[in-house]
Amino acid sequence: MNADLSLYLVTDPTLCGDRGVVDTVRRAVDGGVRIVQLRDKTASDAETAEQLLALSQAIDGRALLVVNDRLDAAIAARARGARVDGVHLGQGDASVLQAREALGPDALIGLTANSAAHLDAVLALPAGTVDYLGVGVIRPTSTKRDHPDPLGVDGFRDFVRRSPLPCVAIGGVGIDDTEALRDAGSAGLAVVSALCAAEDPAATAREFRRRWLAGSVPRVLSIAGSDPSGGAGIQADLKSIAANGGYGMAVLTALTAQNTQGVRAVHVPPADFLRAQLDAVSDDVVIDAVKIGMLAETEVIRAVGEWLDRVRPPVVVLDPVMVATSGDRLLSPDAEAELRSLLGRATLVTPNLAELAVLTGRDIVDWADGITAAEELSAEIGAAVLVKGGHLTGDEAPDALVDRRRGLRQEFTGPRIVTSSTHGTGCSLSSALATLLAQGSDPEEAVRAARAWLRESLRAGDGLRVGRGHGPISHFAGLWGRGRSATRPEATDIAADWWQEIAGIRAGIDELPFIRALADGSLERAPFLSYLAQDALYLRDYARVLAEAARLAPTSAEQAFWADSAHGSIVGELELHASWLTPSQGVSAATFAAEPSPATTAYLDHLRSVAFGGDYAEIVAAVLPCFWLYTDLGRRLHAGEFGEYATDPQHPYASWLATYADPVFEEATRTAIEHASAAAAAADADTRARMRRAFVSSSEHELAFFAAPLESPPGR
Ligand SMILES: Nc1ncnc2c1ncn2[C@@H]1O[C@H](COP(=O)(O)OP(=O)(O)O)[C@@H](O)[C@H]1O
Ligand SMILES: Cc1ncc(COP(=O)(O)O)c(N)n1
Ligand SMILES: [Mg+2]
Repeated sequence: MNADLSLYLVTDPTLCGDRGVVDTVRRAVDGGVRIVQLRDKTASDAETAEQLLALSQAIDGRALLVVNDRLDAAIAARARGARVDGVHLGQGDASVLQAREALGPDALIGLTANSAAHLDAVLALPAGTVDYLGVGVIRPTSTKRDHPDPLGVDGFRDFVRRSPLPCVAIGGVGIDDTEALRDAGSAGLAVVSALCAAEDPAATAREFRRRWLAGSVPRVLSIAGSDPSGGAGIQADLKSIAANGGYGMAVLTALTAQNTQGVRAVHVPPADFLRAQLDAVSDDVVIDAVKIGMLAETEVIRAVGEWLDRVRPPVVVLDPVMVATSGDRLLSPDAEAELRSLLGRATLVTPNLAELAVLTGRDIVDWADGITAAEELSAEIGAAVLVKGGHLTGDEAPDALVDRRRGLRQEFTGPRIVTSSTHGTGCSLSSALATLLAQGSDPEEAVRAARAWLRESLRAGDGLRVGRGHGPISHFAGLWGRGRSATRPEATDIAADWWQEIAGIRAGIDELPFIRALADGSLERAPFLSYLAQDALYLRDYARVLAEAARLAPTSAEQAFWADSAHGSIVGELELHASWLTPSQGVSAATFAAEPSPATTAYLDHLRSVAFGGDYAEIVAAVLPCFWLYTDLGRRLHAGEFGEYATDPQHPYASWLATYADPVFEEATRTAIEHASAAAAAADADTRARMRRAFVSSSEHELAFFAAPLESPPGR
């Protein structure tokens, strides 16, 4: 079984204190614990079975339940109707083979391991005997007597590298170990004291989860229908998941033949094939969230329900799709009752007003009716409901989030956006919500963020010009507009933004007589050699500025890259002297010993003053044009954009032109752009503005540098 082991609670009756084990577990699961291990070394088998029964009720399918050591108690509790998912065995406990035999292939079986000998023993077992290893102890701990020497995070990382199975870190794990253990490759954190002895286990679990998930890419599965025109169904879901920072997967319930104007036909593949798709994903991938869309028929709903019961993903957002924006039915009427029975398995249900009316059997004539019905539904199914007001006719487009369990009723509203591009809004919103919830957002935060994203995507929908009916929203409009990150609205997309800003300078370079003459071979030798002499002078000091970038670089990859570039720059200078700036090429002593021209001096003064400021981000922005403009020019010279002759081996400066189009240099340019982009994304607004000025200024100096040889007398 492929379980979510990310936050694993191991109970300790003493540490749970007066609150008791059952209540501690209930609250910890409320906070996001994904798996619970009952561990009580002193209780009898009968007492253990009794506790398992109580825990299985408290957990109520929201997390997995295993028992430490007591295979017989697990079997006894199962016989009495408890939901016990497996056992965790120590090296000395009952054989894992025996446990697998007794509990069946779907059970979760864990084994404690911490040495090379243990790993060898695991490797010798038949595949599929053990699901995960509990590896520790990480730090000295009082909850396990006679524990082995602590592994520490480094020892744990080494063990994980050698382990064929997922490893959960256990033993003295505290909240501040979260990031280090996650980054060391752990499949999860097994926590004892930090949760059992916590004043508020729900809050502590939430904090563990928030830190575990921070910066991670959640794996989000859409179970929905296909819309070949790309605006709704799984196509919309995958785009929404990606736009909100998730990894999208899709299991198809039905194929529709639809476009922006309507649904022409629906094909529902056999339910067995649906089951095969679902199992293929869940047997291999840990699923952080599920979004459910079009379900088409009763059989499909049943198959999805059974799968959810087995896999129990931590987040399930159910969009009870019944009718498309175009008015066509997407759920057969006789399946409505079956759909109602699925609602209880959801974390959040997102009906529009018409769907809510069907689900509650109520007449909904206005927004207030909608909220009342949503509260009724939330109470009935024990989950949160987001009722959507997209189909209202007023100036506002409100949604309301209600959760009767928490007494929550929160309205979100904003001016209605005037657009006909509303195809797939519901699909897109629900998958965005699944992704944001899987990242650890609470429901209110998730709705706020998803709505903000949806609104900017709705505004840009018409611009896509897709179809003649209700067009799609533009899922990536925000990303395309802002550049790198949806969550950093001020970040800059250097490749689009800065490059566009110097479009005039680039056109100016293309027009220069020097560049034209260089391309068509008519450039005289004297200005060419004078250009090279200035280039050599330039490269020597440019290398020093690159070295300064290396000195200040925040990561070793960047440090190595800029140091390499500095080295390459000096090699370039030496090569110029060796192959071009020699008496045999007709270079006079005067040219050879050239002083920097005013253009060279100005460019270098600019670079040196930026370097002197000591701001890494600004330095990388300033050195970028020399990479980028040369690479761009070289590529276009090579492609014949300045005339075919520039690509001719007979060209008098052919060997020089070839250096412009060097693929290694092109690759270096790409990396330089990446490093500058990363620096810009991490910078504050003021630094970003300085970066931009430094970049533009260097580009202007490039233009002047190329212009100089034909403006000032050669050899100066
Ligand atoms: N014209 C609009 N302007 C702003 N938000 C809208 C507009 N149309 C729909 N929405 C929003 O799109 C989401 C989907 O709502 P709705 O259209 O009611 O659902 P469905 O697509 O399932 O029918 C909701 O958040 C709703 O507020
Ligand atoms: C395959 C498929 N699934 C769902 C919808 C609902 O679209 P909306 O998000 O507009 O309610 C659709 N039109 N097609
Ligand atoms: Mg809908």
